[in-house]
Amino acid sequence: MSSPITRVWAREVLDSRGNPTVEAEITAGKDCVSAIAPSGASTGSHEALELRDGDARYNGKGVMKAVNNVRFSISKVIEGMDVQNLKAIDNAMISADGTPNKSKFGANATVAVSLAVAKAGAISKGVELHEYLSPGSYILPVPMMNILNGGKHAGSNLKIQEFMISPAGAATFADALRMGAEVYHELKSLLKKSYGVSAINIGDEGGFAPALDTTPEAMNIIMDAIEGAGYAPGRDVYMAMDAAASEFYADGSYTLDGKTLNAGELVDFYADLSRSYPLISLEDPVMEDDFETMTEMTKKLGSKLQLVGDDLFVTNTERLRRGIEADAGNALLLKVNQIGTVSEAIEAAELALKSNYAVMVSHRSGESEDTSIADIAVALGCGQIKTGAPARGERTSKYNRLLRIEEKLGQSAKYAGKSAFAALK
Ligand SMILES: C=C(OP(=O)(O)O)C(=O)O
Ligand SMILES: [Mg+2]
Repeated sequence: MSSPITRVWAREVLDSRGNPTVEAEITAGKDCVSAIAPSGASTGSHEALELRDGDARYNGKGVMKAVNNVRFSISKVIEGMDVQNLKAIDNAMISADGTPNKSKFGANATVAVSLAVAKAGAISKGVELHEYLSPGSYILPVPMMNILNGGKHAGSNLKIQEFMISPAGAATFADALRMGAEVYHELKSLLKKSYGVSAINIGDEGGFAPALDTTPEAMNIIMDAIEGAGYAPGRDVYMAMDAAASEFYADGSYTLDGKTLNAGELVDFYADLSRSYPLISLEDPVMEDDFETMTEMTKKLGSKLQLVGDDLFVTNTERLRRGIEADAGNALLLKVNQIGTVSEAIEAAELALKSNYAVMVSHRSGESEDTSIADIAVALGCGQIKTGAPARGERTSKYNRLLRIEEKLGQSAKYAGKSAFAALK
């Protein structure tokens, strides 16, 4: 039974960094459903545009223009459409925007609306969001938990942005989350013991942000934390990184750990790390436009290391297709707000999966209580999600949502575990 959208509204709310963001609200039938746009800090330059006001409010970070675009422009386009027809609604927004990067409405406007429409469609059908997005078999993803923050998400000299743990050896999602939390607490006490109380200050994604200087220092203490919590690195718990390398790249070279490296030397640096640590996944190892080095690196390391394109692919099928044709990387990071609608993000995921690329669904460093990405990861069955540390509400909201989904699925719940990385040797 069709259920027309009767009202589209939006407001400015705060994200986890205290910056304003867009909350959209969709009314269809008796239900009124909202969703909140996330926001990145180390954004790729090819992402869809996040519209900010540039005036004095919130130091120029206001989003009232995007909010008003939802209230007075997008509403005119989609009111009256069937809330269960997500693709048609997304397409209507895309064509009314008419720009290649959503710069008319703002991707923060379109993504909030698209997520709210998806949720409202599920509610109008009386099903959960993951069931609504996919009728298939549901897989609980391996949580890639960012427990030590560097780069733009912290204030230290550490250039690598995210040091993650991946409890792929767990039997269930609930076990994986508990194991991750145990390692997180062990890391907290080790950091405090080794570097003092300031080392347990936290970064944007809830991981610790100690004043460490080098990558191996961070990796070593995480290894100690995994073992200290009683787990075997490389069997129970693996390591993963997001280098976000565009952030330490300038004029043809990369500056990290007190060294200046060219692209080839940087690849050697990563190869050494992957020999010394149980590293399973590495995101944005090189700057966002260097498809060539990504191809070489995939040839060299891609059989044992998942190489993920975030700023490289920006959840954009055109850039992903270019990567697939060049064998650049072997995994897509999926961020719905990078492209601006749920339908386009799902299209990117489908292209990746059918091309034997893995998919990791991802939060942004600026987040909210919105849990949509947990359901999207389960619906895609891609087996991986990164949504920060196992601490802080805007991150645990997603992990806790996954706990509830797993419990509700009962016997039919499947945890991806090591099969998420089955393509690796
Ligand atoms: C989550 C990330 O950070 P941001 O949201 O700042 O881009 C990332 O780079 O993967
Ligand atoms: Mg990234």
